[in-house]
Amino acid sequence: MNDQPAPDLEARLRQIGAERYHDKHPFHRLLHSGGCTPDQVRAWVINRYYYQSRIPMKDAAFMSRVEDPALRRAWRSRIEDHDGTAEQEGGIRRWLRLARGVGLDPDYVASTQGVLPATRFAVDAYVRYVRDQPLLQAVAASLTELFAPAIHEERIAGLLRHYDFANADTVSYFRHRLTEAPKDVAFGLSWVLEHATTPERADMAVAALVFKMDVLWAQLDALYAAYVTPALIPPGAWRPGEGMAR
Ligand SMILES: O=C(O)c1cc(C(=O)O)c2c(n1)C(=O)C(=O)c1cc(C(=O)O)[nH]c1-2
Repeated sequence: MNDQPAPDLEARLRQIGAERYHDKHPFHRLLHSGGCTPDQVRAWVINRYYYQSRIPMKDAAFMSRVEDPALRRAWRSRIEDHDGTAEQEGGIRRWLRLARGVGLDPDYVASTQGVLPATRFAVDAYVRYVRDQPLLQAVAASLTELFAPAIHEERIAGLLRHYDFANADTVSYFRHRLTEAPKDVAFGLSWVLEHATTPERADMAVAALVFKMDVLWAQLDALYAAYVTPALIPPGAWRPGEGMAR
């Protein structure tokens, strides 16, 4: 191939994170600084579970389109990280331990009943995007994870400092992501830089990352509107008191 990667693409991708990553969202600021009520934390755990639960489905959708065995091999640990293996618990189980820790019934959370409609729309849009768009965009959309270790560090510290439910067990999901995400994103970033070989393809990668930033931001807008600004909980979505552990 004679085309060269756009030299400034990595800097452009990082700039998008600096401007748009969801660490800047008011809901996360509230959560990490101890400002959430127990019910607001529960609403976050319920809605974020929906994102969690769809990540391995989107990775399976991605892999179903990949013809290169080497790329599939590099990608498949993402599914195991969430679903676990015969020997090892995965992220979904860890998230449900967090659910139990905040007083929710894990079966209720896993049912995804009570998830906000806008959470579903945003997350489902991500799964569809990865299923339908060119592979370059599908990989570039995962690069929000470039910025995830910093937010996971901030969250672990903030939760442990401010909330009684937080302990090594309930924050273990995030501790595992500190090692899982950097390995995934190092691969994803180098793949995107290698394959964004024209200015047009670089623009496609940038657009994919912006799309994914919007997917993350929209989920928090939905949470904020329903559970922080009071009384905007849509019909059928979780209401405080429902789905609690016995
Ligand atoms: O807590 C977070 O802020 C956060 C953000 C992201 C992200 O940036 O997309 C992911 C995760 N966590 C995460 O835990 C995770 O497994 C994950 C997978 C992906 C992806 O797009 O494939 N993003 C993220």
